[in-house]
Amino acid sequence: MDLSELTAAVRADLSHALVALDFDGTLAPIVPDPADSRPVDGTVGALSALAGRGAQVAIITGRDAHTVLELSGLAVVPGLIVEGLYGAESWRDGELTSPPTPEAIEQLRQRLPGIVATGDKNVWIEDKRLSLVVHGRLARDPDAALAPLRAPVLALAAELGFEVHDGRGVIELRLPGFDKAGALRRLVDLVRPSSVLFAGDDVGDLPAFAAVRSMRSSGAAAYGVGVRSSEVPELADSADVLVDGPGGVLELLTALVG
Ligand SMILES: O=P(O)(O)OC[C@H]1O[C@H](O[C@H]2O[C@H](CO)[C@@H](O)[C@H](O)[C@H]2O)[C@H](O)[C@@H](O)[C@@H]1O
Repeated sequence: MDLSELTAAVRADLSHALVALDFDGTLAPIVPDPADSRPVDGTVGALSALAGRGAQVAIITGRDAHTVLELSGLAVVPGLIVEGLYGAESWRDGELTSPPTPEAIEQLRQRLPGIVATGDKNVWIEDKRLSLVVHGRLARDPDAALAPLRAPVLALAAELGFEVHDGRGVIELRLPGFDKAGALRRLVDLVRPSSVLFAGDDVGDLPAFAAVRSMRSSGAAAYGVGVRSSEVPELADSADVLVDGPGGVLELLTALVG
């Protein structure tokens, strides 16, 4: 399948399409400080136009929903749904549905800095309220800076009941039992779309690409768009088409509106 075939397939019944998109690396370029993430210019307009044509637009992100809305300005997109923290929370029509705060998060907040402090000073912790992320992108070699932390992080996470997942220059300590496949499937159950387009760039998006493949093998019109990156080469085998950067995603979104 190439990009024009995929575009035509979704455009064929755009008013019943589900367009579900990752945020960092997909709508917003990867930057050293997550607080600086912004979608490329034109993204809010393109997604609003898609929603105006009847498509259901959704963001499925590892960020918490409020942070992604603040950074992106996407709350103005009509009918937008945000699945935050890998689907642990959901935002719609200004209402956030969120799981209870895990009791162990306070212990994690107290003990994780002790592990991180033993390594590179450029490694730091992002607090996402219900989960924490160890960031290595500011280090000269992010993978090398994170490598010695992996075993103690895994041990602490196992003790406190969190899951550990790698990401682009990060180690995530997540609430257990959530991933982007589950989030995408819940959206499909809710929206009952005639076609599904999912776009992502990171290791955490791979379960959603697998869900897309599984939906298609069951006969659904489901398509995966990967954002090419040397950091996640396995994306090439998971997505139906690859595009270059958030700019490439925006071109696709613009082409969908026509
Ligand atoms: O599912 P996403 O919307 O892609 O969120 C996944 C993680 O994204 C953020 O980290 C990534 O983007 C940062 C800003 O560009 C970058 O500095 C970092 O190296 C990337 O891994 C975010 O900070 C995490 O909390 C998200 O889980």
